[in-house]
Amino acid sequence: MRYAHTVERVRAAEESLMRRLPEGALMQRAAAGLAATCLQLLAGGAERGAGRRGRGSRRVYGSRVVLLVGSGDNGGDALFAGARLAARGVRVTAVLLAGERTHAAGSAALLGAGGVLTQDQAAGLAQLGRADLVVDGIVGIGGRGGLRDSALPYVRAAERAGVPVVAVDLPSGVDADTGEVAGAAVRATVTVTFGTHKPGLLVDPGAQYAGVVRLVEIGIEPGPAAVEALQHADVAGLLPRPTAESDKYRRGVVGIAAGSDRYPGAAVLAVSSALHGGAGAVRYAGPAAAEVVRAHPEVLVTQGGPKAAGRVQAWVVGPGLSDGPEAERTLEEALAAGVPVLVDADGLRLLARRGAAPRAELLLTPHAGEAVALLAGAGVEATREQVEGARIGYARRIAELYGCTVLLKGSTTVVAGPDPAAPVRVNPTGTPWLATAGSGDVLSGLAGSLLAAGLAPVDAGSVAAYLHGLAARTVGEGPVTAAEVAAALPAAWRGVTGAA
Ligand SMILES: NC(=O)C1=CN([C@@H]2O[C@H](COP(=O)(O)OP(=O)(O)OC[C@H]3O[C@@H](n4cnc5c(N)ncnc54)[C@H](O)[C@@H]3O)[C@@H](O)[C@H]2O)[C@@H](O)CC1
Ligand SMILES: Nc1ncnc2c1ncn2[C@@H]1O[C@H](COP(=O)(O)OP(=O)(O)O)[C@@H](O)[C@H]1O
Ligand SMILES: [K+]
Repeated sequence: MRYAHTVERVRAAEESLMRRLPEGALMQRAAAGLAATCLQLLAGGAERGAGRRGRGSRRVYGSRVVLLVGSGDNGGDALFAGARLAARGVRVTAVLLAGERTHAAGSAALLGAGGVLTQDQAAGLAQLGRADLVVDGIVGIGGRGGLRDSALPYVRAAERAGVPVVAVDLPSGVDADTGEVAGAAVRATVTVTFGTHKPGLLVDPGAQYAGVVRLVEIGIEPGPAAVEALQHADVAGLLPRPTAESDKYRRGVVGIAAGSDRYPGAAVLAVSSALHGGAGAVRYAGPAAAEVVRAHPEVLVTQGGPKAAGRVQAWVVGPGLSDGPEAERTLEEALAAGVPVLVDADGLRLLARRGAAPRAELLLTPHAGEAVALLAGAGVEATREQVEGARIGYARRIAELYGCTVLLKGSTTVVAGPDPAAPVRVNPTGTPWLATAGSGDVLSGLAGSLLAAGLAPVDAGSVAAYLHGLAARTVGEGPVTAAEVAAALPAAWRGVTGAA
């Protein structure tokens, strides 16, 4: 598992450790890790971005590094790392954005190692135009709001230079706890973060600014995480595995109530991924029964609603359901079945209209637009942009309002359970190629199948998102169809269990 902690926890852990260490020891650990990444990039390491000076293997000695230095300890880290680089023969210029308030010991260390300090804007911009690497030490976990205007010309000049940018702890302008970006932020090639990941590095929009994230251990123990991201081994440990005693019913039966005369394809797609999701059997209830059985002869189908379908261990209700009285009845029957229910797509809009939260154990899988409808159904106004800009907060909010688990889809998929003290899961495997019609139907069939196999809603949702992303990557870099994603699920599954 990869963990991320709030600023509050990081600060408390740092304070507790600093009491036991000589002054400045933590900052030296941070600076050493930061300098190591800079040296690697200067030497033409694997993570080097497409540079303006494509010289292949490069020299560290004599290369030029510009540090953008703000008023706090983030700037201090940059200055001490700069001193280490200068000691290796790098020409280091620190552009001081906060004048007198710059970290004094860091400034002294850089000067002592032969580096240069400047507060002159023209000189700073000129240096940026000749830089081989830029270090963003403007602001770290102490940052509030977006980047200030005074920093903007430097950030823009660094972008124009087209050289690697290394963010210290997190890209300046990204909110450490939420990943929100109010206005401009630094776009990093690599972010060197200290002690633990910060939530804003793992969730968009912040994650898009962070580039490759490297964690430097500094010895802090920050306690319970706010955010966690599954890795291969975690997923392998959660995936259901049949044993000698298994039969199709004990493995779990998933019911799919999806599709309509207008949208039969949604039913076929949800069923196709449910078949690959670990349950022992799939039942289908709804008007697309003929299409479903033609595509998947192994499915038990009924033209009626969930009540007519027979016993299942979990229902998936909503993809392509439409919104007439029949759809309403379908939702109510699934909710009344006394098993976990995944509600997606049209089912979510019906649920939002219904207002009161049902008693069933629920996993809701909205995209941002459906999240807006769910919020409105509970009397909370929000726009799509607001939801996309603050995913963790809105996923938690809907989970709290509806007393259930919420998987918020999109550029970073976030899964929040009803317990506000539990960490939120963010999915690390997503790819924008998944933004294709029907791919949400594939996700809900898969997650429903995992629910039926006995996974808790948070696990079912986050494992499904993980495999869904991997499956899209398995198909290859480039356009994928939802049906191809479903077909690649077994390969993704084997990739995870084989690697563990
Ligand atoms: N506390 C520690 O022991 C350690 C801290 N470390 C570094 O220290 C950083 C935190 O240092 P600080 O608490 O000094 O905070 P920061 O350096 O993140 O920033 C605080 C300063 O920036 C200013 N500021 C706030 N928002 C701003 C904005 N939007 N634009 C421009 N300036 C803004 C504030 O006025 C304040 O002076 C971490 O991110 C990390 O880089 C590391 O050295 C590891 C050890
Ligand atoms: N920019 C993106 N980056 C990564 N994944 C995305 C992006 N946009 C959408 N997705 C994923 O694609 C799927 C789309 O689902 P959904 O919006 O329900 O589409 P549909 O209704 O057509 O099936 C979700 O799994 C979502 O997380
Ligand atoms: K920074």
